[in-house]
Amino acid sequence: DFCLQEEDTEAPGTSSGHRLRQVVPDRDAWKEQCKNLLNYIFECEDSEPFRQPVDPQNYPDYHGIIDTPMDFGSVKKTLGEDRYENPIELCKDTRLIFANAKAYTPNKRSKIYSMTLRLSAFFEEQIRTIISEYKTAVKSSDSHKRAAVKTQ
Ligand SMILES: O=C(NCC(F)(F)F)N1CCN(C(=O)c2ccc(Cl)o2)CC1
Repeated sequence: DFCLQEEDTEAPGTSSGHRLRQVVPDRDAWKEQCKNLLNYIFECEDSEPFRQPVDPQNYPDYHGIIDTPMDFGSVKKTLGEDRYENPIELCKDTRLIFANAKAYTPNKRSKIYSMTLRLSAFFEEQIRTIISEYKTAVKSSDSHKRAAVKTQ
């Protein structure tokens, strides 16, 4: 026969301890999102000169001009080895790829440099959402932590 159990009359998650799983933003989602973005960039022809480090044999003056070389292969490897804590760090390294090309190029109409302009426009469009969602998730998980502490 139908009868109200005592916990049915209370708010969910009060007596039996379980709470309905609320949708909380996932603070680790950025990793897969950045992996996918990097894979897409690797498919772009514009990334060809930036998929692996510059060989000093081909550009002997490169490492005299550029203090911190960076390339998408290194970014991908760092991500895969869990050496980025967040997407902001990955964004910093990627922007270094573009800044290095701008610093090294003999002029702003060089073919290689012009490739970074399209690539960086696309990257900035995509990373904006990834970083924004990450920051929201961190805020949300912090508030969940604060709430959890209060109930103890
Ligand atoms: O040698 C490489 N990449 C290594 C690869 F060849 F294996 F891909 N680069 C050539 C020099 N680079 C420039 O940013 C640039 C701007 C203007 C001119 Cl010119 O060069 C970086 C890319």
